[in-house]
Amino acid sequence: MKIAVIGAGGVGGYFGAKLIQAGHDLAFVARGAHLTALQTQGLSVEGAAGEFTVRPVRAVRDPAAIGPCDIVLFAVKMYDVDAASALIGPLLGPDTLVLTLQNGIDAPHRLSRGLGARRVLGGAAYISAVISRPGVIRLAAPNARIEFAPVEAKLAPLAAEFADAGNKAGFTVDVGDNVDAVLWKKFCMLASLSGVTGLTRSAVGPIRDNPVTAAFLADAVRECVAVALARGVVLPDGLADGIIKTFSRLPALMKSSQLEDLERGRPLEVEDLSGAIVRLGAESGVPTPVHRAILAGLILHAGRVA
Ligand SMILES: NC(=O)C1=CN([C@@H]2O[C@H](COP(=O)(O)OP(=O)(O)OC[C@H]3O[C@@H](n4cnc5c(N)ncnc54)[C@H](OP(=O)(O)O)[C@@H]3O)[C@@H](O)[C@H]2O)C=CC1
Ligand SMILES: CC(C)(CO)C(=O)C(=O)O
Repeated sequence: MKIAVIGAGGVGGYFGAKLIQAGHDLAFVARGAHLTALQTQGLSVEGAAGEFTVRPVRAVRDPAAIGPCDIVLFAVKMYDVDAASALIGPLLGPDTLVLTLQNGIDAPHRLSRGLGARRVLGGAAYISAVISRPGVIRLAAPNARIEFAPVEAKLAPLAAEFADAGNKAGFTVDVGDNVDAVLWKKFCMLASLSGVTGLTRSAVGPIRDNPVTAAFLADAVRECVAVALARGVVLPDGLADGIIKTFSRLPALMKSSQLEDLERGRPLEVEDLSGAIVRLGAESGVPTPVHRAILAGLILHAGRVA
């Protein structure tokens, strides 16, 4: 397939590297020192899934140099979604699909307003990865998965083709039929885990081992699920308990991308995570004291630049 990745970071860089390794025609739209490293040294992956390098790598600043693609993986942080959406135009052909991989719940809906819903797939990425230095992605847990669903009910042939390509390239791709269910299922886990790891400046192990922080984390999950249900999102029965159980299976040293960003002095996505839960809870009449506490504890760091 012909694929472009906008945002060659932890998420876009890892999935992009696996797709290049599998022989797809893939180009990154990147910037800064990371772009220079991709152009001169290629892209290396290290950490939990072993080490490999793809070289040469096609990486550009201007998407016009790539032209129309089958699929665009859209993997910038949430606070960059609007600015980076301006890069998509030159990558569109008549059937091109854009797969969003942000952690929040509104990126596919925001892109649909400009691109038309038929082009947009809303994805949730289950992966733990960062740019450890320019040109290098470090993976903290071995298995990576994308679950996506089309914003419009009908699944385009290219979407099914991408799912097949990902599964053959060495990560898991699952296709759902309800985009909000896909996004909120991950959001209830992620907004809670990233909020509590960020607030406590701790990896997941010590949080789940301490009864005070374990209860706070569990309450964060239940609060988010209550907001989703109040808004009519269809979620699996027992989701909150299921999420809380999955925390016990995570590597003890695993950090959220929000904690990684906090430690690096980078801007935070908290206003689209706990901030969204507080806003939507207020709209729906659901109290959100835990996410309010997380938001209050992180908001002053949200715009930090190292
Ligand atoms: N990292 C993780 O483990 C996970 C992250 N997510 C979610 O995925 C999304 C992406 O996160 P992540 O991969 O961590 O982010 P990163 O910061 O690692 O990567 C994003 C990349 O996009 C680049 N970028 C931003 N705007 C532009 C632009 N206009 N043109 C070119 N490049 C641009 C950034 O450059 P620059 O550094 O210069 O800003 C950066 O290199 C987030 O919503 C996150 O919450 C989901 C699951 C797991
Ligand atoms: C918690 C995790 C690693 C789960 O995929 C994540 O999405 C993030 O840190 O952004």
